[in-house]
Amino acid sequence: MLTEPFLTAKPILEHIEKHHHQAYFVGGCVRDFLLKRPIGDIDITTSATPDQIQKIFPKVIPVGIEHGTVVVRHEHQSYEVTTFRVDGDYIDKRHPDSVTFIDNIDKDLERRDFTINALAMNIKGEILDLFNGRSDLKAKVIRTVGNGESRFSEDALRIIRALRFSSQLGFKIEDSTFDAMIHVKKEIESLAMERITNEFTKLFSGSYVHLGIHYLQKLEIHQYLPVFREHPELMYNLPKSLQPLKSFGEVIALLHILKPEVSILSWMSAWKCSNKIKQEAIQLAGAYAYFKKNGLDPLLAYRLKEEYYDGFIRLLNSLSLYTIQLQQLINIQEQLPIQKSKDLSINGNDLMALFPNIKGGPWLKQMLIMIEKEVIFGRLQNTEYDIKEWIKWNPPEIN
Ligand SMILES: Nc1ccn([C@@H]2O[C@H](COP(=O)(O)OP(=O)(O)OP(=O)(O)O)[C@@H](O)[C@H]2O)c(=O)n1
Ligand SMILES: [Mg+2]
Repeated sequence: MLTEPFLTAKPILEHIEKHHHQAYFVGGCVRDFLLKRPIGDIDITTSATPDQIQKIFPKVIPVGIEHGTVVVRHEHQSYEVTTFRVDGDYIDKRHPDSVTFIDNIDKDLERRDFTINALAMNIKGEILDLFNGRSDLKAKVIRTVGNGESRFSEDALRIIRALRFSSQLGFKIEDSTFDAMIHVKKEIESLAMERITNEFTKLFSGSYVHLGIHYLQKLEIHQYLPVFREHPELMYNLPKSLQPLKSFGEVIALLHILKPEVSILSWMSAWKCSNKIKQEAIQLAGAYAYFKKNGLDPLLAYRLKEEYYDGFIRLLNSLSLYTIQLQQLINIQEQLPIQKSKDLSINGNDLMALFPNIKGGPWLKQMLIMIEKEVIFGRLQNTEYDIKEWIKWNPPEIN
């Protein structure tokens, strides 16, 4: 019997079958379903070619049509539908050189990375398990489908995927699989950095991050990764109290705190991170520096964006220096007299009007920051009158 979210996706399989093609749920969604873990994306594998899928569904996005993948939109959700295929040589180790579509699912499952990911489920909820994926799920083992060296040579990212699955699932990596990872690890160098960053994000966020890190250290791949290449100790001296870090911004903030010589910007460019990750890392590292000097105070709660509160706590706990609770931060934040600088009862124009003889300049901003700070600490009431009085005694230092 199917349950959600497979039920919502079921009509897609039905529709494909109605047109006399085979279709299955496949990969991570089946694995996670059997593990009773939250299910992420639902992937579908089919004997229908991308052309045929495009003909039978009204809304299809040809995202990776050359690899046989299209996205079918259904009930406002996206489903990756990939044609059964075997891969040719991965010439540049990033993209399969050639892809051959086939109409037999067995060979499609055989090309996949790990036994636990080579599981398929049909419309009736029956599991197709050709490589003992279920027994490996039970034994909590990550094992390649067939020859490890071949699987990892086809796509070296799978080496890092093995680490991240061990971190997410708490599974050990089977010995000959790990040996194969060691043999092929040099190929990591030729991978697109974005793909590595993506897997590392998941590696650091897994519930069993210590297991993932244990394998990462044992594998010794620092020389194939930017920044770690120059600073291997960063990889081998990660704090014992490391917690699962839910975003890569937290990871970079941590690494930067551990090794301030490497700037956040260097991490960002070497690891090809988005601007969002950059902003987050900068905020978190800034908040940490402030916290170390001043402790938990209203200005910290004010300056740190609320969306980063959780990450900040995880970062502090990972550094094991302090244990503060999220609630403490929230309590302070709720008591703040203002939430943002726009809430101040005075603005730059008001200041200019108070000092008509002084030209605009950096003093305006400095003054506003000082006023803001006084208000945040409750030393100054946020009323126009009080602020103007305060200014009289603290005029801008301009000669
Ligand atoms: N380098 C890769 C990437 C993916 N796959 C196959 O494609 C499936 C889907 O890939 P992906 O969504 O990247 O991984 P999931 O296993 O689904 O994990 P997640 O839960 O993170 O999506 C995998 O299960 C696996 O069967 C593979 O064989 N080799
Ligand atoms: Mg997936």
